[in-house]
Amino acid sequence: MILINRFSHVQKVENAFTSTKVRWFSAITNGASDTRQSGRLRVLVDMDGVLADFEGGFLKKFRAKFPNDPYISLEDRRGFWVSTQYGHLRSDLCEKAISIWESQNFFMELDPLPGAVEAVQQMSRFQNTDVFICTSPIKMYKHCPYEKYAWVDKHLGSEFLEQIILTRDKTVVSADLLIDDRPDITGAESHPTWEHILFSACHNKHQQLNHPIRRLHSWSDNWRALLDSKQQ
Ligand SMILES: O=c1ccn([C@@H]2O[C@H](COP(=O)(O)O)[C@@H](O)[C@H]2O)c(=O)[nH]1
Ligand SMILES: [Mg+2]
Repeated sequence: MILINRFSHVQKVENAFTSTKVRWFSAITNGASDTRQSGRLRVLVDMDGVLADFEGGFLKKFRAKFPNDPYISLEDRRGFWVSTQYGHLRSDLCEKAISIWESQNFFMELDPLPGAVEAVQQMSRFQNTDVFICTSPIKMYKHCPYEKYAWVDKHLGSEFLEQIILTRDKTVVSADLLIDDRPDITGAESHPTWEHILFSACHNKHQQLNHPIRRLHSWSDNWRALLDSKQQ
């Protein structure tokens, strides 16, 4: 009898855990209706190429570390993957490019893009609006995740540390808008809840997209109108 009671207790705990997990999971994956039902707008803002000047920081450090190697100016950048374009320029340059963002202090020392910090701070003060920084860390995790947090603390303040989402799959995060410079954002969820706003960057500004997508050309562009267009 005691054994049976103990077993049923364990079962109850396991069942409670499972149902909590299911609720938590569905809150993450089916959030579109949740965010709209709550009357709040949820905005995800990417970090590299949107808040932090990844391309500029990369080029400066690449040229300093490999002064005798060819490089690609920001004018000539094409395609999201820096490493791919450098690999096409000369095969050994792919690994050399990767070594730059795998180095200590690379992410920490990126400059904010013009107007980015001010825009995110203003956005986060809007009524009924929740802003999250949604960013993909590199797999070499020795420095990058720590430095992304440190960057947010330094430029946006410690209160923003609550608003960071580190994920390599943004499709499973629920929101109304995702402002991101990567043109092809795919993942486990084939129908993400957010509308992707393409943030213009040196690598995507010439790109013709074959699906309808709105752009934000810079932080001087009308990001307020984009948010307004999603308000009920
Ligand atoms: O050639 C490249 C260029 C960038 N990366 C890394 O990809 C992510 C991009 O993150 P987003 O959240 O989509 O901005 C970033 O960690 C870059 O370091 C890369 O691996 N290779
Ligand atoms: Mg990016």
